[in-house]
Amino acid sequence: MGHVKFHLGYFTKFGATSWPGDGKEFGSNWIDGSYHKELAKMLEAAKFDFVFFEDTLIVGDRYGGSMELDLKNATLAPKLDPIPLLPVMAQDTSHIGLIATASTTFYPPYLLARLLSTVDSLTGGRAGWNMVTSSEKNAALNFGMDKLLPPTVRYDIADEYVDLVKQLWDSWEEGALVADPETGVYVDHTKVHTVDFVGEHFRSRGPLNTVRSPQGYPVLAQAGASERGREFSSKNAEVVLGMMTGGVPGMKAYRQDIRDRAEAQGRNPDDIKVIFLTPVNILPEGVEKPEMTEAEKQVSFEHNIVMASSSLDVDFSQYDLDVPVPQDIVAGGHTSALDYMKKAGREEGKSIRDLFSVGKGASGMDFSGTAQQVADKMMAVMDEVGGDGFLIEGSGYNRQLPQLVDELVPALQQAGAVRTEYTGKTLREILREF
Ligand SMILES: Cc1cc2nc3c(=O)[nH]c(=O)nc-3n(C[C@H](O)[C@H](O)[C@H](O)COP(=O)(O)O)c2cc1C
Repeated sequence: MGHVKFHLGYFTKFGATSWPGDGKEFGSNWIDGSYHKELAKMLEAAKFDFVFFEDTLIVGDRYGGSMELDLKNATLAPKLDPIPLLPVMAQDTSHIGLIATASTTFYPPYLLARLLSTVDSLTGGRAGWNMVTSSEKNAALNFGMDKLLPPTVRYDIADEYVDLVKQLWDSWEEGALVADPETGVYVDHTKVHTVDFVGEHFRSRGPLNTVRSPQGYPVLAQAGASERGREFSSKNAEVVLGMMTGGVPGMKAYRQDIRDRAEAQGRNPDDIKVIFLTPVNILPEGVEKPEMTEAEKQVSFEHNIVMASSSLDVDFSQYDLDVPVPQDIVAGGHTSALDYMKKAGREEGKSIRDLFSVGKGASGMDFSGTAQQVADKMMAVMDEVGGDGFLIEGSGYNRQLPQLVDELVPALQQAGAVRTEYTGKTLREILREF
């Protein structure tokens, strides 16, 4: 039986992805971009659709009011801006897509539209933008705000923001750049227009002062599972990231919901790819997944509690970490994640430490085993869900790269589940191949 054909992305950050380590491993040399240049070549050779960079704008100190755990483990910081890295990664590659995160809450829309148009030109039409509204209070403080606005308001603003940046990208029609030596005209001024945008939150006259980029717009990506987040992504996004915590039924329902909402907005649901974030753990034949050591559990605990304290806006140091999750914790940030934690405390007696001592990027689905076993599991899940692919958790998993590109991907290719070549040239074309 044939398998559903699906897309592969690689999830990472412009940060220290091989820490903790000995400082000499692949990935240690990241600050000058050399690691990511190599990474792009490796992933392109394996025919990945895209590399995806998450990003945040803070040094985390929400846990106990100290930056120590964040900086010690290189969890949220240090992180360099991924947008200038994309053209660097494009230099020695020709097809792999390059998606970076930027926040609608902090970037002025005109500047971001111009920057992403520039990057789309520099990468030959391979750029993508992960549209986030940001969830950390510290980020607000960095931009002179006392706090973030409520999530639904941030999404309302983001909707208007996306409307504006699209108009700015369209302010240059296709074919405006003529460079005609006969007439002496470089740009046909009748094909460049002001946008005269007047919204509730933004105003911009336009046009952009760039040229129209190869894709016109970068590919738009988004993750956000709340009701308002889904409305936003089904209206605007072409790549929607999902979590696998609900297992196959949850994944299937999430994808169908996004597709239904997109259709209701007059879009072709096949133009949206729902891609699920997952770690993989590829082991030699006959080797069981090793139990985490106490030291590994401690690293995971420190990593996860720094991440969660910032994104949920809770100082977990105020609570007893070793009793069932207290039911009176109040979050400034994502409430659904906190509800999940409280439920695990109530129903399973889990403590905060239990919940945070699991591996980085644990997803609820166990993709571990030999490359062939992992490939079989991934294909079985996709066959059931119906598409559209996996975003393989790369940060902290550099040690898995050789097995990933030399064993797992070939096993998927052999079964006809993932691409063996690129037909399209731009990222949008590549995503729409199937
Ligand atoms: C796979 C994935 C990647 C994400 N990457 C980022 C990121 O790089 N930066 C960021 O600020 N938020 C990121 N987020 C958070 C989302 O943008 C969003 O704020 C969050 O999922 C909560 O959305 P919701 O309230 O609609 O559920 C990511 C979420 C997921 C699931």
